Amino acid sequence: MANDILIVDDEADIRDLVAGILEDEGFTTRTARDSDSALAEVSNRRPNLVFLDIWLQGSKLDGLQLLEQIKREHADVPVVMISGHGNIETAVAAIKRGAYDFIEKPFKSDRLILVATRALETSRLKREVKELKQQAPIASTLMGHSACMNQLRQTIERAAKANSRILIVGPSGAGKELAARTLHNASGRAEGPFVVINAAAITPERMEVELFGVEQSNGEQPRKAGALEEAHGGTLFIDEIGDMPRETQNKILRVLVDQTFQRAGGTIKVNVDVRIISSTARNLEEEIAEGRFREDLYHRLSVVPIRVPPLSERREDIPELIEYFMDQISLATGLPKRQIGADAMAVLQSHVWPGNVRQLRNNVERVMILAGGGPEVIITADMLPQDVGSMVPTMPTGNNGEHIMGLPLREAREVFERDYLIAQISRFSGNISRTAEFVGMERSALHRKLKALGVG
Ligand SMILES: Nc1ncnc2c1ncn2[C@@H]1O[C@H](COP(=O)(O)OP(=O)(O)OP(=O)(O)O)[C@@H](O)[C@H]1O
Repeated sequence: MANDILIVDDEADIRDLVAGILEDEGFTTRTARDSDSALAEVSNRRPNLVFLDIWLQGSKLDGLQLLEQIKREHADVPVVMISGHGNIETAVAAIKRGAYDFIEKPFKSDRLILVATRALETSRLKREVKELKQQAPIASTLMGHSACMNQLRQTIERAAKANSRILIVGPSGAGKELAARTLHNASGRAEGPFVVINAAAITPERMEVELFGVEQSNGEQPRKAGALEEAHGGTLFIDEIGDMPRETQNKILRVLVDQTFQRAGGTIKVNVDVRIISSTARNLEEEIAEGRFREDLYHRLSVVPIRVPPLSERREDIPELIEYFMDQISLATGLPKRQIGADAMAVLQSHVWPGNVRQLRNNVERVMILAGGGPEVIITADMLPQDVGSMVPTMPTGNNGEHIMGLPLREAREVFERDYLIAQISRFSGNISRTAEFVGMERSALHRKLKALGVG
């Protein structure tokens, strides 16, 4: 994505010269001759970098005043001052007020390009650090090598290159946001921002302000840049899009049609280049049928639909995920890693995990905190949190809800065998050969047993 540079100078020659040099280097440029037109350009779309003449003659605000105004609204946009010979002191004053650097007229093109490249790089790094801090608790690698995860990774890889809008569906905690980040990182926008907005966590009243920002009463500057503006050149991830109020759905549809929008209370059109990835745990077709979600918006958002399967459809990923979370948690907290015994692993792989990967991670953390000792400790099934163990049929009930202890031995054994084998088969994703190997039976004997028990 080409970086967008605004050049503000009252001298047309300088504007053209700077723009020409930078465009030859592949940057996109815009120019302004005075403070009014510069502020109009900034509010049309936030630039990545501003070159600003210190004098700016014949303008309402001089360079320093304009610098302050830009910094007030967009503290993170780097500004490089263009100073004439002999006003170095003013240039230094500008740096104290937040300018990134200055170049002195007459300048060589090499110096101009170097300053621009460095300013943009610094600003990119600052943004990355900010994003990393925000995502600190979120893992950045999509783990798991089950067939469905391999396929998901392949779909992400292909969809990433295609710049099209993506709708990610899947249950809560399954990894939809992580999939979206992976997609962004694999796309041509990886250098740009990844901005997250959660439609379920924001009140309908705040939604528009968060998405579109707010304009000042003079209509020139955003009082607050919205998520769409912040995501310019990158990706906007709208989590839980199914919870977006109808009113905002209408407005976001307009953004998707012409990539422009108006800030709350605003009059001017803001132009952005943003890829939208949205996600939902809801069934949007049902929401549409109930009249809660716009069908046309659904089709626009879901150019490429991606499904993140629940953890219960990829139980074979569980050992790898556990190992990964142990490493991560150990690194973050200093807690020692532990070994997971075969019985505990069987329980963990058989559990239903309604909260999916997030719940698994929380449980791994809980076990690491509660288990005493060091890395030599082996976690057994009875050391697992109660709610994990209790959903596994270690003490099963009969089909009609009767406890196993209320049955004669032969029936109790049958109930136990059936529940035990169903749990093992589900743990190995229905693979009979692997189940047979684990439970210590011949494949054909297992088949016969299952038939006899009425499991099929
Ligand atoms: N395949 C995976 N590999 C490693 N970590 C994962 C994986 N999937 C999910 N996680 C981790 O699980 C947690 C939940 O994932 P994420 O927030 O992406 O889920 P989500 O589907 O967006 O959830 P919600 O719908 O509740 O917003 C995060 O900490 C994430 O890093």
